[in-house]
Amino acid sequence: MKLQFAMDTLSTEAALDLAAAAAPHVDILELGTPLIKSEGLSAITAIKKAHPDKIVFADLKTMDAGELEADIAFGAGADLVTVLGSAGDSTIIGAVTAAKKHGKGVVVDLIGVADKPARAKEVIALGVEFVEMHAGLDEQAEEGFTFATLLRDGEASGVPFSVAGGVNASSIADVQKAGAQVAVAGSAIYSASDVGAAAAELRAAIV
Ligand SMILES: O=C([C@H](O)CO)[C@H](O)[C@H](O)COP(=O)(O)O
Repeated sequence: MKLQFAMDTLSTEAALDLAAAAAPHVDILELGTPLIKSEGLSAITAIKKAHPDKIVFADLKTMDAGELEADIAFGAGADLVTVLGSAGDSTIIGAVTAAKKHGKGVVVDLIGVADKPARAKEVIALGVEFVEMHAGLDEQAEEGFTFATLLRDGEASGVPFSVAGGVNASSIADVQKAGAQVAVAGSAIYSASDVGAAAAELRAAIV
């Protein structure tokens, strides 16, 4: 299972610092949606330039203009981009078209999708690399949120998936047991006093 570090910070400078500390322990460096909205595509270029050996993941959360948005992010240096699972199939197909042109990939983020396993099967058939079983920061704060649902949905989907939404050192082993290809951790790493040590702890929990 790969480890993805979601950098939900607002400046390229802060992201470069976080990435430098965590990079030795992670496989995928994710530019969070707030970072891309704050800094634009130049943040993607800066992270790829600093870490050409890492998979750079641009969390665009595209909802429309799939081909155009994916094309400009791949052009800026992204290896993977996200499109929302609630977007229309034509948007997802557009992003996959851009990915093929650049030799890169698309991940479908199932945030807010009610029946995640069913939509996961549909979008994998459209040519995306994997789906993200995702509970966003707002959903995690809602009363009654349970992380276990994401793992159940991943297992039920029968397709390649990642898990995002509060992954930490205590839960990452369960993510692996559920069969995820990728565990995504944001605040468990970037909120730690020692970012490198937090990333190393997550890496050590993966067997
Ligand atoms: O994708 C995310 C969210 O929508 C804000 O951009 C987070 O990066 C994702 O949820 C992982 O972060 P944590 O939940 O803090 O691990």
